[in-house]
Amino acid sequence: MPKPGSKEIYKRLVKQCENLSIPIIPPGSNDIESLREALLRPHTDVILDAIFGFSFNPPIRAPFDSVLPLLNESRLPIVSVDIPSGWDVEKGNSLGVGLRADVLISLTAPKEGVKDFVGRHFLGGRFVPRSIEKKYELNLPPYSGFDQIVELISDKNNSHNSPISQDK
Ligand SMILES: NC(=O)C1=CN([C@@H]2O[C@H](COP(=O)(O)OP(=O)(O)OC[C@H]3O[C@@H](n4cnc5c(N)ncnc54)[C@H](O)[C@@H]3O)[C@@H](O)[C@H]2O)[C@@H](O)CC1
Repeated sequence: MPKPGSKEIYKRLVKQCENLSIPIIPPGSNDIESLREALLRPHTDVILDAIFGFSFNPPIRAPFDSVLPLLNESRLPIVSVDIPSGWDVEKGNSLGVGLRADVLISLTAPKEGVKDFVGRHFLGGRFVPRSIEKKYELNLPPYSGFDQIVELISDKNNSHNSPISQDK
């Protein structure tokens, strides 16, 4: 938590983390060594990235401009939620400053900017009404049984992997 969120929900989430003994980076630890030590703890298996999402606009401001390279430098697998942090929601990682995600979990529909994402790609958010899906031509894939997540096939010609742009 190099920069604490201002919303009430963050206070409650911090409380939950404390109750569950989940370590938190204290706000203000913004020098590189403190960040490195806090972010890349020994025995870390995977990085779950939900720093920025569809509302992100480049450039990346401090302190996150130091955080993303540290995560990229680690050899740990990165799982990103909705869009890898630092990617432009429409232009993708054209500036090359975004996270190198190994796995992407798109929410509701893949965003325009992840068209060139290479890696395992899942979709979650099985609640889009048919009328909305049709209106915006989302071409969402069928979910199996009661599943809340579906893996998208990376074949770019596959209609299931249809992206959605920010204005939709
Ligand atoms: N909360 C949700 O349910 C969802 C959030 N999503 C996205 O996920 C991200 C995080 O969600 P939160 O609810 O935590 O959003 P918040 O707006 O609470 O937190 C985003 C944080 O990023 C910082 N930030 C934004 N642009 C920046 C930039 N260019 N450089 C440096 N810092 C920047 C803001 O100052 C803020 O501290 C947002 O981009 C949001 O749009 C979506 O992708 C998916 C659904």
